[in-house]
Amino acid sequence: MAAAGHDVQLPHVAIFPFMARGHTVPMTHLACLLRRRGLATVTFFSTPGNAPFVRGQLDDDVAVVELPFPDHVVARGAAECVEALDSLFPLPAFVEAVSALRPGLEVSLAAARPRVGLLVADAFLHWAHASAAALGVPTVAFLGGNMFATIMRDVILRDNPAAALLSGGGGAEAATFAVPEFPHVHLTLADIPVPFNRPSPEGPIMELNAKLWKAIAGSNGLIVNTFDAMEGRYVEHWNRDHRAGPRAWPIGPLCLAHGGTGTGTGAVEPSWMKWLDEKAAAGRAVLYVALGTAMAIPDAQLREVAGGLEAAAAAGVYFLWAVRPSDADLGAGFEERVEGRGMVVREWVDQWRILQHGCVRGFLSHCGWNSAVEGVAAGVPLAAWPMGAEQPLNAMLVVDELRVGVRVPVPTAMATGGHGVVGSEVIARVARELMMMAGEGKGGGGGEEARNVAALASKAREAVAEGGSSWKALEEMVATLCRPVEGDTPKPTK
Ligand SMILES: O=c1ccn([C@@H]2O[C@H](COP(=O)(O)OP(=O)(O)O[C@H]3O[C@H](CO)[C@@H](O)[C@H](O)[C@H]3O)[C@@H](O)[C@H]2O)c(=O)[nH]1
Repeated sequence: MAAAGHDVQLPHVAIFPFMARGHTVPMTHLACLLRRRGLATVTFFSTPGNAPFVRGQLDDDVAVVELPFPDHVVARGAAECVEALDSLFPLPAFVEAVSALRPGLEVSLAAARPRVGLLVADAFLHWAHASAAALGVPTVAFLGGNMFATIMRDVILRDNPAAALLSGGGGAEAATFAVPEFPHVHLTLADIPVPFNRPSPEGPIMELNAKLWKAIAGSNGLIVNTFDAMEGRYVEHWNRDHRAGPRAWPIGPLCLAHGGTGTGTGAVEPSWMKWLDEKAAAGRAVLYVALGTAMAIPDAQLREVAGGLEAAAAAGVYFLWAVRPSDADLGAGFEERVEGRGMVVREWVDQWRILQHGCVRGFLSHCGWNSAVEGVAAGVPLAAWPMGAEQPLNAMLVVDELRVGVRVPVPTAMATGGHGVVGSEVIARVARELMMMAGEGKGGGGGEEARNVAALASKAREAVAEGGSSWKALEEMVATLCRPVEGDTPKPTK
């Protein structure tokens, strides 16, 4: 492996994302940021199957090294990214299957010239941290989530609020548990990710969780895609009082690495961009709808979303919906009926670019952490509709603490992992209320959440600008953790 052939005096940072879009996208932003700021030479690892996507996200001066799966794994037809799985239940097995890349990573790291001074590896690739450590390469872990949810996860493991809540008998679903260190935070069973919301959580997800945290604890740092004005108190708490992992480095929002221009802007404008331009020219405000890349949403729920958006459109709301999966059945004639008011896109879009479009004023989101950060960084208030994982905690941060969004009311049984759907009338109401609250522009007009998100977006830009908190954190992280290039003697390898 040879890094892009210039800047040999710079430290060499290698980046290895987990094969899920929500993990890969921010890592590609980090790679571009390190290059654009001249902080490092960067090599980005990818499987061949994910490489075209990765190359489309990266600047040309980031070297991409492909690590193919060994033949026996290919023969088993292994998926190459989380989005290819039917649901998140096989996630632990997928994570283990990906460890077949380990020998390839080790060969590549050992042969790298200049030597790799720092490996930024996703915590899901827990074995990559051990491989790098064995080669004397420091590592920094990337988890994809925020500091708030990370701390809450620790509190939940330590204090087992589920046991306390369920021992109370009736009404446990709605009862709250105050977090000792942060008394303003009240958790309910619905806020606690499955299976942590069970009194004795166990099974493959818990085993995976233990492996991830062992890797993080053994690494030299933890990158968090956040910034001081958003989560400063939680980062401070982690770095001062927590012993569950190494120092956290808040270096976000990483989407701002592209300086507000978006990624992958090709010569031909995509249809959704033209549509947004038309709406802007007509003075319309648009609601952007995207409910995540990793979780399968049942067709019945997607049809309720369609019904809700259709009703909202009839009441004057314009919307752009990036639908997953691409072949989702939204009900006969839906797209024709909303034509002109609503656009449905079934391909990969440049979400960051969409959110920055002047006419996009509201975001109905599952509150995956990247989406939440991107919404904030673009100054777009959110309607938070968590679907699983740590998303309920993200929604708490966005709605209750930062007050930059409103909540989609979800039946408690559904929020705690049970069945049920959010009805179209609820979606229509939230969509209308969000767009009314969003007001006329991104400049800070409209309701409280719209004003708050405009103010926070401006602090996000300050954080990544020269001398800002995230700007300094990234520089300090590289200087502190990265082995310098000079005097670099490679260790002998087998
Ligand atoms: O058509 C699309 C769809 C998505 N994106 C981008 O893909 C990323 C998606 O990330 P995120 O919003 O976090 O959603 P998920 O991929 O669904 O999130 C998974 O990963 C997150 C980060 O770990 C967790 O917070 C979530 O709970 C988990 O489901 C974002 O950068 C989006 O901008 C696009 O650019 N175009």
